[in-house]
Amino acid sequence: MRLDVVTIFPEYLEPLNVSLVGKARARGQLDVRVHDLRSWTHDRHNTVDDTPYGGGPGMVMKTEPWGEALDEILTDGYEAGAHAPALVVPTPSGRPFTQELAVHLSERPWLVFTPARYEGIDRRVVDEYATRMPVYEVSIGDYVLAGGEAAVLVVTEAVARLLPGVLGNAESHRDDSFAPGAMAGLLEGPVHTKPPVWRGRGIPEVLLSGHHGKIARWRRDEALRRTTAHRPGLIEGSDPKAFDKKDREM
Ligand SMILES: Nc1ncccc1[N+](=O)[O-]
Repeated sequence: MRLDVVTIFPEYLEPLNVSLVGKARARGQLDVRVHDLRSWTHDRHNTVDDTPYGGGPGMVMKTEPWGEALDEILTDGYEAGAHAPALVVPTPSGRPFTQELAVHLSERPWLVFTPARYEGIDRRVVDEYATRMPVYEVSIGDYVLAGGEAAVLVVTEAVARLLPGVLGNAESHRDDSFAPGAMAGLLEGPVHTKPPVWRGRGIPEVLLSGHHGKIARWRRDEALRRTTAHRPGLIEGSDPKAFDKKDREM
């Protein structure tokens, strides 16, 4: 998988050189390219933003630098058909980023991230590229960050760990919270490891029973209990709409 990130803070993406993503890059499983948007500005101040039409606070990122950057990145020969790119636009006004969407994105050969600073990117940039490829406008949460770079780190990690061979034990993401399948839509229950007693606290008996059926049932009950306590909406189905493959254009 290839990931391109266009940003005015390339150094913010340094964490993509370490840990899980860093190792996947070193192994050649991920081809991550971080680009400085200001490379596509031509004025003395490397201007990337301007005041919003219609007035209002803050600044809006301008179309031209994004257009030049994306045109250059998307036509560098990698797009040999088999590598259809998709745009991932982190924004608080996007569709909630969920595990289903992470799974869907992990199946794509090429993601181009456009994290924005300020009040966001001129709408015409998304409109322009939505005519050529799937555009996923995603939100990592109902709060406002200073820019989308932290969201790129979040989405990249959630996607990279699903790539074959990236996680040591392929099974380990089967039981993740939200993982499709038996635990779909449920939060993970509590976990324990040695020592068997710690500050007078022991381990739930069932976990020491060796009875796999009982253990699986206990784990599911605990997941249901935790989900009911923390995210009742997931049980009633009123929580973020699960990503549906047909919703390509978002
Ligand atoms: N929440 C956000 N705030 C700013 C930029 C992007 C964001 N997001 O969720 O992707």
